[in-house]
Amino acid sequence: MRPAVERRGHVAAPGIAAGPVVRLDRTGGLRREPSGDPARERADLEAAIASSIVAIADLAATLEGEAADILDFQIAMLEDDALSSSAFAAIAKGVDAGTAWSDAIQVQVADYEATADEYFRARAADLADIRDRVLRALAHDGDTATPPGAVLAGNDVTPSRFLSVDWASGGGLALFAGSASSHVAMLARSRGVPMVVGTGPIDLGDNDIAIVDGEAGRIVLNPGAEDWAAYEATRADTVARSGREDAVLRLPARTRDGRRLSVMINVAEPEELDALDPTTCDGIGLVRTEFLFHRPQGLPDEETQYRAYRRIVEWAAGRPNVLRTLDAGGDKPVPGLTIDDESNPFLGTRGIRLSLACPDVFMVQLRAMARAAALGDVKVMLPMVTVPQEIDQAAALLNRAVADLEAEGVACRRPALGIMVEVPAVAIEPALYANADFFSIGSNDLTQYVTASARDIAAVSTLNDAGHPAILSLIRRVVDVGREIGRDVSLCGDMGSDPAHIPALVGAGLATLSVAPPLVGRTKLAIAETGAEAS
Ligand SMILES: C=C(OP(=O)(O)O)C(=O)O
Repeated sequence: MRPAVERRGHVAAPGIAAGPVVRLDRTGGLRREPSGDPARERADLEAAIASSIVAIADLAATLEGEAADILDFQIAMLEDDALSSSAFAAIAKGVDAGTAWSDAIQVQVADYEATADEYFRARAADLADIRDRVLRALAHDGDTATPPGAVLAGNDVTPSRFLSVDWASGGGLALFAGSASSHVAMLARSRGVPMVVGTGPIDLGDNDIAIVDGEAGRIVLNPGAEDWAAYEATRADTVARSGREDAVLRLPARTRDGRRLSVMINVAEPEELDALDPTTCDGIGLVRTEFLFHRPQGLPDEETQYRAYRRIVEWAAGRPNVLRTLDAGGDKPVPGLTIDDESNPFLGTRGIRLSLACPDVFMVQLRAMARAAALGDVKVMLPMVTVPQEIDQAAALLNRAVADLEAEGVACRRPALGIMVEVPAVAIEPALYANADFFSIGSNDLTQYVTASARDIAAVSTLNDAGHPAILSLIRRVVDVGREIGRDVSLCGDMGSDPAHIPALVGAGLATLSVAPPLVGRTKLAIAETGAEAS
């Protein structure tokens, strides 16, 4: 066996797993002997496409929501004559079926990959995935490429590839690039599949074994005796802890010395709510409304948005909901809306800056949110606020949206209007932003701006550390000033679900943490283990 290699990355989904490595880029091995007969090559390709459609449709039938949409996109591409006809044309000229299919799809993949638009880049990965699926079918490789309990490793993974694996038997994901806020990361968290991203490239060999440590954010390739001992210890801890997490999940969060905290959830896709029991949380502390804007149909109209918000508010059944206005730009481009050629998109026209630059689009969202506010406890939150005037301008638009709706006789309510605290200027001088009704600290962005290290660049991941003392002192400052000026302060970044940071956050005086849904139990347990020493 090759020597052990350890690589640090980021936790995208907690837990620990070990298993044989399956390389995500494994198309080179999918060789099939060409027959030399164009008619046979064409027939084989048609059969491979048809069997792939059936396999994907079978999988889609077991899924709902976005997961099913991704697979429907793949079926539509496979059924699209434009794609197969260029492969058939090449076969007629003597090219073998596998090469003809790869070349035909590669043209489209390259077009999609070349765009700066994240939506289309994600579709490029889905196309590459169906390319490989058809190649596997041509080579009669079936799904044996993913044995039970395998660790999928490679640059990145598509949601469809993730969904095609039976994770019930264990296994995990180790990605050289990838992001903890990607769709696959969300799927991995909701299915309890350990996932580490941003390890940087790793040289993978045949027959490698890997440990994916989604607790510490590292992977170990070809572990030695000490690595296996550490694996067993972490596994035992994880099992024991998950029993303790289950025990506190349905209880109100309280510290050992009796301080009550609210633990709310961050929602990025309404489908996430289907499998969740609302009684396990104190409400929804952040709805990332970007999901509405990543649709092939273009920008969502008011009714589409209203229905999505209504579904969320109804799920919350009287608990609070914080709807964040569109936070596009930076790592979240929206086709047709965000600016593609900014030299540094994280410092560019993103969040509230973009919404104020596109008031027509913003008004549609504010009207839908004001209508949703008539249905329950709804607050609206602005991302990336940098100066108080942005709050005034958004408030004026919100007031106008409410006045228009009232004049039209449409049920609505003026929701409270708060802000994310994620730009250092706000965290340093929170009192200047007293025109906001509440503050929610976005520790993910605050960390990247305070440490000047992007959240999606693996090479600077050790600098992008929420544990930097400067972050905690800013959090303390925001909580203290919030108390002085009478504004509620919560925290909705990933720091809030990290047991290593929870005592310090409780000690800073935060009373509300909003976390990824699968991490509610972990957060409540860490709060329960925090005592008077954190004050
Ligand atoms: C919660 C946050 O927002 P985002 O959706 O950008 O992660 C944050 O920045 O901490």
